[in-house]
Amino acid sequence: MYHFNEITIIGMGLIGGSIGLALKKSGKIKKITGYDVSKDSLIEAREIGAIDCIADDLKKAVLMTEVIIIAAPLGQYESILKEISPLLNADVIVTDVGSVKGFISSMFQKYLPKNIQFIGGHPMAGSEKDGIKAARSSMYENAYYFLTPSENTTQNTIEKIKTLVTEMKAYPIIVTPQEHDKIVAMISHIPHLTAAMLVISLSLCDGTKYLPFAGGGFRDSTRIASGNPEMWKDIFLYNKTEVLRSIEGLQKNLSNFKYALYTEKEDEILEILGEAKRTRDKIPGRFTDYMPPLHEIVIDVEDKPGILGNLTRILGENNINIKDIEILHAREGEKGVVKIGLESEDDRIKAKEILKRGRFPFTYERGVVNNVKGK
Ligand SMILES: NC(=O)C1=CN([C@@H]2O[C@H](COP(=O)(O)OP(=O)(O)OC[C@H]3O[C@@H](n4cnc5c(N)ncnc54)[C@H](O)[C@@H]3O)[C@@H](O)[C@H]2O)C=CC1
Ligand SMILES: O=C(O)C(=O)Cc1ccc(O)cc1
Repeated sequence: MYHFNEITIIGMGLIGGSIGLALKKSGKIKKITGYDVSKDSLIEAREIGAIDCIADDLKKAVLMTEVIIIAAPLGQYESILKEISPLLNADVIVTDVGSVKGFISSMFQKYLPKNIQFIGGHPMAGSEKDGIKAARSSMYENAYYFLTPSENTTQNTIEKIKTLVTEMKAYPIIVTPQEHDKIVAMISHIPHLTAAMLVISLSLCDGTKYLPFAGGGFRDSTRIASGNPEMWKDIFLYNKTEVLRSIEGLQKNLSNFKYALYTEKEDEILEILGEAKRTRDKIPGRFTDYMPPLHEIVIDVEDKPGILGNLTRILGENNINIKDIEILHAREGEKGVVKIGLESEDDRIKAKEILKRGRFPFTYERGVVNNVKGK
């Protein structure tokens, strides 16, 4: 396995900061240099241990480094690439974390010298928050991390960056920039758009005054609408073609539902809602071969303070590592359901016994998630 000694991160915000923290935690990278237009972000990044050194300018940032990770807003790429291109060492690898890949690939091709290796990257984890203060070392644990090689990217570069991603505890997935943009339009960009539309629809009928009544459903469906508008504006514009295509699909589905409701076609309404439920229930089922299968248990818990802490502490004390956790519903005064994904069948049996015999009698088994057995 190849390990880098020195890397540089340009943009020390949520994502750049989290990558720095994750890589420092891995202990595999000797020196991480950070550059940002905000001096305060750089100082904070060094204080929390996301970087070892601050570069005062882009020139110092890209000298003597093995990998450059661009983690700045998409709208800043052009000026950054223009400035760093003449300064790069021949053996450096350039990558990034941008949420759109087709346009990045063209921009890399346009500005970087032909002998420079580059590979696009996009960690599929983040938050509606931004800035270094929201950075977390655990951000990429068990997250998918898309890598989009270009025609000129060598296998050696791909393997090296895959190792770097693995050191962040994420799962590298290789796709073309075009496939990437199609996928994220459906699973990230359209969900953001619908969340934003749900929220602003309230103002259409003077409904914002009812916001205090918003329960779990509204909150779950709209959390991402709190994301940085500047970042999302860039994402929509740079992935315009795929987002427009997905909007058409969404409009078609809405029209179908509207018609079924207007004509009171119960079967069609049921079929649409049933199909949605069947598909949603597969999450976080790992029905691809990308990730190792998880072994699930489901626990009915009282909805009261500290209950999750107790549950995870008991598993931790028994050396059982939680790979995935989902709260299926939690309403005041009622039971909540927690679904936990474990690494092995042994862990599942052990966890079930310990919890059932102890403070969580309502613990049930589920099958291996990516196996039809799972129920
Ligand atoms: N926010 C999220 O959940 C995710 C974001 N991304 C991508 O990550 C990138 C960064 O996003 P965040 O970290 O969320 O944003 P952020 O706003 O938290 O951080 C961006 C940082 O870049 C700095 N910056 C701005 N212009 C710069 C320039 N010219 N040179 C150097 N630094 C500059 C800013 O001062 C800021 O510290 C974006 O391209 C976004 O598409 C990818 C996955 C998830
Ligand atoms: O907050 C969330 O759940 C997100 O999905 C964050 C996110 C935002 C942008 C991306 O390109 C990837 C992930």
